[in-house]
Amino acid sequence: MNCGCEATASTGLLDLFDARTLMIAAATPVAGVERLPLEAAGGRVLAEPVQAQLDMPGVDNSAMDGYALRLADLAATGGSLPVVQRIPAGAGVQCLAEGGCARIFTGAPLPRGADAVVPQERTSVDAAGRVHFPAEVLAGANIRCRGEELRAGEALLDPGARLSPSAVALLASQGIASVTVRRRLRVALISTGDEVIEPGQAWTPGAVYNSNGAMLRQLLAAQGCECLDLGVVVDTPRALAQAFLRARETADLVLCTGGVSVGEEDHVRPVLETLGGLDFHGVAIKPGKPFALGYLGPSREAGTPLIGLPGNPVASLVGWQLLALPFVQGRQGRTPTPLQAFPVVAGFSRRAPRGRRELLRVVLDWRQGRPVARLAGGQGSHMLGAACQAHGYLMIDPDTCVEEGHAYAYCPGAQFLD
Ligand SMILES: Nc1nc2c(c(=O)[nH]1)N[C@H]1C(S)=C(S)[C@@H](COP(=O)(O)OP(=O)(O)OC[C@H]3O[C@@H](n4cnc5c(N)ncnc54)[C@H](O)[C@@H]3O)O[C@H]1N2
Ligand code: MOO
Repeated sequence: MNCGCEATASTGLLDLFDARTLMIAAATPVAGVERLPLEAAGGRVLAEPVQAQLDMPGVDNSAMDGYALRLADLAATGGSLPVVQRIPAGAGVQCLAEGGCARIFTGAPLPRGADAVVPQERTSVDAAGRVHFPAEVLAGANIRCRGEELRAGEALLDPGARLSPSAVALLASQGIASVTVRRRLRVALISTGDEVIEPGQAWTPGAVYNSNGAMLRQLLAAQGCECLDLGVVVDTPRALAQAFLRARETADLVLCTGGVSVGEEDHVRPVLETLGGLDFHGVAIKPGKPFALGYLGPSREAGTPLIGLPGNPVASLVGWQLLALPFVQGRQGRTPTPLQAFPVVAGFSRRAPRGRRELLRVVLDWRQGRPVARLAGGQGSHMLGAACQAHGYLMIDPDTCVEEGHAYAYCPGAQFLD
C-alpha cells in the first residue's frame, strides 16, 4: 500500500500513528443492512441518518416539584398566592387561573400563562393554604422549554454511530421502535502454534493454553462481531494455507495470532504473500511489534483482509486495541474513534526500549488530588496479569526514558471496549 508513510530508517518498523492511519484507510465498510427492533440493535452500527420525530421536550414543563406562577400576579399580591390547580406529570396542558399558583411536579406540563416555577423548598405554606415565595423569582426559572434540546426534523444520530445504551435511550425517547443497522461483521479467528492447546485439554511441559483465542472471542463479541473460530492450526505453511483459504470463504476479515514474527516457524507472512499480499509488517511499539496487515485473494479490493497479531498475549491485546480495532470499526461502517490520551505523571522511572513506542501497563493512584501512574506489574509481553490489573497505558515515545514526576500520555483502557 503506497501511503506516503515510511518505516523508521533505523528499525524498519512503521510508526504507530502511521500504522493506525493505514488501518483506517484500508477498512472499507461491508455492504448489507438489516432492520431491527430498537433493543435488538443495541451495540450495532447505524446505517441510516435518524431525525428527531418530536420536539424535545415536547411541551414546556417543570424541572422541579414546586409551584408554577405568573410573575405579574406575584408582584400584584406582594409575594404570596393561593393554590388553584394541581398538575401532576402526565396531565394535559392547562391554563393557569389568574391570581393563583399551580402545585406542579417535575416533568408536568407548564400551565399556559405561567412564567416561572419555584421549588417547594424555597416556599412556605401558611395556615390559610397560601404559598409564600422568595423575594426574587426570575422569569423562566425551572422551566424546560419545548424544543430546547431538539426540534422535530433535526439530526438525531448520524450513520456510523454505534448504538450505545445512551443512543438506544435517545431513540427510545423519540418513540422510535426500529432502526436500520449494518449487518454484523464476520471475523474468522485462527490461533497458530504447535504448542497451543485449548483450556480443558491436559497440560504437558511446553504446552501453552490458548489465551489469545479466549481473549479475542470476547473482544470480537464486545464489538458486535460474529466470530467464526477455526481453532488452533499447527505451524506448517500447508496447514496455515488451508486455514486461510477456509477462512476466506465466509469471512469479512481473517484475524490470526502467533507465527507473525521472523523465525522459520513463523509462517503467517510467507503464506500471506503466497495467497494474497502484504500491506505492512512490523510496527514500532512494545509490545505488539510483529503486527501484519494484508489480504487473501487476487487483489486488495477483491480479497479478504487479514490481520496477523503477535502470539505473545499482551502483544496480541495491544495490537488489537491500537490497530485491529480501528480497522474492525471501519469495516463495520463505524466512524473511527481517535485515540484518547491525556497527560498523567509517572510515579516511577524506567529505561526506554530502543526505537519503539512503549505501552506500559499502569494503574492510576490518586496522590494529593491528582492521578499518578504506577506499573501494574511485570511488563513482559507474555505477562497477562499486569494487563489485567491495568487501568490503561502510559505511552512513552521511542527512545525516551521515563522520569518519575514527569507527565506522559496516558491512554485509558476503557476506550477500547467502546
Ligand atoms: N528474532 C526475533 N524474534 C522475535 C522477534 C523479533 O523481532 N526477532 N519479535 C519478538 C516479539 S516482539 C514478539 S511479540 C514475538 C511474537 O512472535 P509471533 O507472533 O511469531 O508469535 P509466536 O512465536 O508464535 O509466539 C510467541 C509467544 O506467544 C505464545 N502464544 C502463541 N500463540 C498463543 C495463544 N494463542 N495463546 C497464548 N499464547 C500464545 C507462544 O507460545 C510464544 O510464547 O516474537 C518475538 N521473537
Ligand atoms: O512486540 Mo513483542 O510484544 O515486544 O514482545
